[in-house]
Amino acid sequence: MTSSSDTAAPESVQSDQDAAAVLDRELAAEQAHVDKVYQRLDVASRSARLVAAEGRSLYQSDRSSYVREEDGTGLLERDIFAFQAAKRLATLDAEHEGLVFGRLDHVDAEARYIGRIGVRDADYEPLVIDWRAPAAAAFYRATPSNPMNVTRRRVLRCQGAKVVGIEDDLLDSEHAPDDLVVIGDGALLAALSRARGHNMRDIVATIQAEQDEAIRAPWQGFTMISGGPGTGKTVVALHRAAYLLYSNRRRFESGGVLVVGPSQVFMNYIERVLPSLGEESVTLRSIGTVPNDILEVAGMRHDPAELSAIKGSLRMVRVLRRLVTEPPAGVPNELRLTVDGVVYALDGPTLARIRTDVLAHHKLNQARDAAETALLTALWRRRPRELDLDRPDFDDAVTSTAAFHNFTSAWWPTLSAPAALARLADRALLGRAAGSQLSRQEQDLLAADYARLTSVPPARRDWSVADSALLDELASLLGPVPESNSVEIPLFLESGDDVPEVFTTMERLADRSEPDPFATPHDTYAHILVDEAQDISPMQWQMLRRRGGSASWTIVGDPAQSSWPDAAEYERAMSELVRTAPVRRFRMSTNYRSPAEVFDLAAQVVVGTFPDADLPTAVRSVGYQPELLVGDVEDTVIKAALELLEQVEGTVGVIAPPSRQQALRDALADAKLITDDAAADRLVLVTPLAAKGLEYDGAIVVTPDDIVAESPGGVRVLYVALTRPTQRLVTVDERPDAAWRATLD
Ligand SMILES: Nc1ncnc2c1ncn2[C@@H]1O[C@H](COP(=O)(O)OP(=O)(O)OP(=O)(O)O)[C@@H](O)[C@H]1O
Repeated sequence: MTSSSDTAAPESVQSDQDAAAVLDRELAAEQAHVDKVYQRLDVASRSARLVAAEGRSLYQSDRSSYVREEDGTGLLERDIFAFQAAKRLATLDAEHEGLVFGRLDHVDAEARYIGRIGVRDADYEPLVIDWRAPAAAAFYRATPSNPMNVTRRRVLRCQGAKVVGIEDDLLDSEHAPDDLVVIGDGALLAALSRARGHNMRDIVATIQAEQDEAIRAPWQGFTMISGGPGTGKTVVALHRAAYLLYSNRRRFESGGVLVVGPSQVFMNYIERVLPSLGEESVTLRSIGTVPNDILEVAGMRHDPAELSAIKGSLRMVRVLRRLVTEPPAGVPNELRLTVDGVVYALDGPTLARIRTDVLAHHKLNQARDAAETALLTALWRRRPRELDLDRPDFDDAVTSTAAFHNFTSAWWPTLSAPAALARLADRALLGRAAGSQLSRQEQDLLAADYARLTSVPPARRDWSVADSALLDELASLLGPVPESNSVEIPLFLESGDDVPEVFTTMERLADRSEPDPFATPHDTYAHILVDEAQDISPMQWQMLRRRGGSASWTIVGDPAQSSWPDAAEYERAMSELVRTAPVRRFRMSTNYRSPAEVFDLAAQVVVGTFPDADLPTAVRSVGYQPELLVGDVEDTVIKAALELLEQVEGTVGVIAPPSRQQALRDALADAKLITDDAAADRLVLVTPLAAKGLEYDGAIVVTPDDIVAESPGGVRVLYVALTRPTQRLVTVDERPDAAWRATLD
């Protein structure tokens, strides 16, 4: 769709009074159609309930109180269509704007309505076409130069079931009937100028042509969506998820679609978009919580730059592989037991060899049986010639001794991923696991970090976002902890002397759960959609890859907004992931978020350091420039915040470097600008990393030089901060000669 400035002029110009009357008439006509749609849905859902009540038991799904598809089989085929629509309507939140949002008038005078879901009347004629259907494509793609048989595109603004506004684009004046009415200044600009709240909105009524192409791209292989800040990459990706479910429901609903974003705050921000499009079956995860399908820990906190770089590097794979082969601290280094009066012993080097052999073929948590068998074989080789037992009887005799049982429990304990990672607090052990992979300084940093982390009990350990990818790697190396065998690193009880039998072999085996060696512990998905992909570390890509072995992918990012010092690492990680799969690329070129005045300033900052940054065009001018304030930081921020809250209708974001957070939090709380109920506050205080992907009507960017200095991505992270406002930008410096200002004209 184009903004009204791109469209041909309306045929007739009316007086203000006439225009008001015409608008009323058009609103009434559209209302009549919308009423018809809701009536039809009402009838369909009532008849569906009746059929279900008559014959079948009613299945209440987790998500809605509507009957399941299969319960609708008694309906006539044409009713099923409407019934499905009614069922999907139930997932649409009442808060979301209308079910019907568009209308196309064609050259042959046919009118088609476009909506969030498709609805047919009792004669199977379409009352509303699903926005994702091929027949709706012209709604997004037609332009005055290529009108695609459409004379007028109309966007309906509804509140619930009530039509409250109309915006038209005249696309083909030559073929339009003389009496065709054209109303409004264009839906896109109206949508962009509206105040922002705490949640992202869908853009289904105003998707633009280049966005539509990315949304409807084929599902196979890799779809790469790039573009500068505010170009709609996130919102396009979410609409794409809805499109894939619509166009290939069987594949993607059963296979699963995973959407991954940078932080939990971001996931909360976008979580309403898919339900507003009638889709609820997509899994949303922040990158730190991806391993939640197998681990209970969730990484929320960001490590300092240097640590994230180490933890995110693929060198950690080797370190972790060696770590899991290191015997746990305190394991016995000799097995000694007596069978039939004969003493058997395995020494330290033999035990170490057995451990290495077993781990070469098995995951630690699934190798207890293999380890026992290897021990039995080694003991069997030491039997005296005159022993009068065959192998099964010998094994039974050995495994029935308490010495053997106690030894194997202590020597081969199961190990959870968090317990394994915590072992890196041991500097000497870390040194052995790291070998030449990490420098001494890197080893010191890591060991100190894990020593601090493990100084609190396991349940209170505050794992970082980067740790969660390491934990995931470890979980995959170790295998799932068998449930009935989950005691970790027990104290060593005894080594050597035989004691009276306390366990029989049968009792022991009965106590052992058998993990399925072929089961994949991770959830897997048919499609994985990754947002802010420029920030995904190589270790995190490994973690995602495990969940998408045979998935297709949509990858969304902008290298100019990277948090990493080395943007090339993103490209390398990408080519490693993609390998030979088909790739299609889409570039979004228009910045819908930032006013032109704000983006002009942000662009000067980024190109000063990164001349190749992909700069979009900002479409909207607000008529006022960003304010660059100088003064005492807290006082100036409070003053600016009070003013902004007056000036804008929606949210205000204070984006400050980590070192300024505490002082600002206290000052803003004293001024009652932030409270304990953050969801109710219009103002939020965030770090630049936490602001990734979010937007505010007004933004105050605090001490930009500190933002650059404190972030591994430097100027690129400042660029992220400067491109968050939809209306007004204010910056606050302590001194007028702040270094970042030197890059401005
Ligand atoms: N076609 C559209 N119609 C209306 N609003 C749009 C459209 N495209 C994008 N927007 C709005 O522009 C803003 C920016 O979109 P989005 O957050 O998806 O951009 P982004 O490219 O992911 O940005 P960033 O890279 O900075 O995170 C959002 O408010 C979004 O709703």
